[in-house]
Amino acid sequence: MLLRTISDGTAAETGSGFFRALVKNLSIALRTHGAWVTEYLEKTHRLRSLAFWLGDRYVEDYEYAVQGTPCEKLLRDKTYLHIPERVVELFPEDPDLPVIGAVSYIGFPLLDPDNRVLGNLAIVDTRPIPASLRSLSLFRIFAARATAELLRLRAEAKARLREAKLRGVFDGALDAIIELDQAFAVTMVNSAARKLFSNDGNELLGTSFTALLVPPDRERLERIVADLHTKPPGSRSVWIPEGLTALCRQGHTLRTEATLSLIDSGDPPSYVLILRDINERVEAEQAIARLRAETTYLRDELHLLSGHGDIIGTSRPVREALHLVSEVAPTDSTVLLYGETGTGKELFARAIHAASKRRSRSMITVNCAAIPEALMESEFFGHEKGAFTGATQQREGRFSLADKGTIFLDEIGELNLEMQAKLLRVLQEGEFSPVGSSRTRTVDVRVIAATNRDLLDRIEQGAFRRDLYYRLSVFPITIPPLRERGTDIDLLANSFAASFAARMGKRLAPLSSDVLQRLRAYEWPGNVRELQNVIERAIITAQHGRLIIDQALPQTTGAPSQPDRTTPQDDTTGSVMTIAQLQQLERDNLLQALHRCHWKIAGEHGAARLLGIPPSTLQSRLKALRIRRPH
Ligand SMILES: Nc1ncnc2c1ncn2[C@@H]1O[C@H](COP(=O)(O)OP(=O)(O)OP(=O)(O)O)[C@@H](O)[C@H]1O
Repeated sequence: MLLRTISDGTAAETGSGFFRALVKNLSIALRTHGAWVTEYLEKTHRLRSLAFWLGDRYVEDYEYAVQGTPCEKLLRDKTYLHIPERVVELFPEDPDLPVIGAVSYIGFPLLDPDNRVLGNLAIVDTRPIPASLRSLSLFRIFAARATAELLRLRAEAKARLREAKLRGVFDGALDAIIELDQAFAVTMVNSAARKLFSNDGNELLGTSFTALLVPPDRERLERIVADLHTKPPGSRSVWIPEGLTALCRQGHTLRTEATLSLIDSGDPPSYVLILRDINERVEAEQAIARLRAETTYLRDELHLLSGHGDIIGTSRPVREALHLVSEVAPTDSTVLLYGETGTGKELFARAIHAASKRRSRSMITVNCAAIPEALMESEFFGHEKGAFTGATQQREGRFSLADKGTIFLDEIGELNLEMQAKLLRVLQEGEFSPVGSSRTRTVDVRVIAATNRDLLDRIEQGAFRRDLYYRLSVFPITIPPLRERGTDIDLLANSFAASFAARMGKRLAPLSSDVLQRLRAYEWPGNVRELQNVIERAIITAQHGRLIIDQALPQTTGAPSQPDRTTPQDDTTGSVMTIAQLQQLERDNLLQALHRCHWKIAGEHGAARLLGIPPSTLQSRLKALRIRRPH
């Protein structure tokens, strides 16, 4: 009956509830004055009560030194202790026994499986307790039960501590750690994962992780998981070096390096995915590559730019064109510049870029007529390493270089139909794929195109796409030819003369009205560039600060005249060639080099190498001499 009373009284309890019920029921059932269960604190050699029943109530927070008490003997002997009477006399150093009015004592040590003391279970009474087998066996039973509960509590505390430590490591990790169930639903995330997905975590829990990936990576992950299951237990972990691209809020994508592990010790098994954000690293690498390519490009362009000052001209057609420039520049609209060769289309394109909000970024020029067809796509869109023979390095294309800036597509009318289709895609969707890559790249580029051809004519001939034409001619501006600019010729000629003279260190009188008259009378098929060349030649041959304009002006209004090769060059008399003859000689020489190199300009077998000049210099000479590849 006693056993049942105590058992029933404690059955429903665990932890401190159990200990309280135990001491109370034990004390009541055995009709003793008090009962307590304690935990031994080894460091301080004290006992702390887990529950203490005395008289008719609990004593809270009771702790006492072991020394001098009956419990000391109990702990030392590791066996039960029965003091039937006169306990105060036997343990005079125990301060509490007289206070309680104790006469007798029974205690049982609580021992763990290794026989180490965990605490004790004891009763005291104000009357003698005779030896009774019955209460001893009862005691033994409940001491064992108290021991089990104490051990359970300690294991629980240890597990809690370990979990807290793991949580600390889990949440303190810089990498995002995500636990997934068998169906790949998220079951747990650490704070780095919440940060990575800019999510408070609750929304992530239960969602399918594959839905958080870009579609190509979903299938890839499935293959990786299938592969993981074929690995032997103990090495079911894979590093995914090419990473996974996750979809975040607001449609942002996030590139990560990933490690996936299969945890098959649990039932059911689960996965742990560790992700490291490499967006910043990839972006920095791309920025470095872009800046490096931009630097090389700008270095090549530098000398071409040196001649570009402000647009000179006050004539009505120039003012009208400049007015249109000021209107369109601040917008992001595509501009199509029409104008004969050498009218200053590139200069106008630069003026538009310089007055636009993109001016802090580069304007990248592509001369569609000067790039060999085979290299055109790579030049426009870049290529991956190994995309074709000779592609030993990954290379950024002009469109990537122009990202957030402007691209100037000069001589757009010369673009072949295949490239026209690719260009159309960039204009329509803002994206392209580098040669040899399946990934699309997105760019934000403002396009300015220029042509000296009648594009509608080209459309009729089937050489130009109508849809591309309409995409390009959003805002057309016609640059007037020099012959329509009236007195602009005087302004331009004087400005060019002054700058050439300064560059050559010559002193020069202002251009005479006679010279200006002659210049105005000329037809200028090559427009401003030709005027520039004429003035440059005239400055070279200037005598006593005066220009000899007749010698500098081409003899006919077409292509420069053929030099008279029959005239013998008499070295001894020191006879000289005319500038026109010299120019023709240069033309012939360049053409010969180009033929020999199959019109390849740059590179090992290019004409520039053959001529011993940089490719950019050759390009500008070809432009100046109006040499084009025959169709
Ligand atoms: N209004 C101008 N004021 C000053 N210089 C000018 C002007 N127009 C053209 N130039 C100069 O004439 C030269 C030719 O100009 P640019 O290269 O811009 O012409 P283009 O129309 O693009 O030629 P192409 O059709 O051959 O590509 C450049 O050196 C440029 O600086």
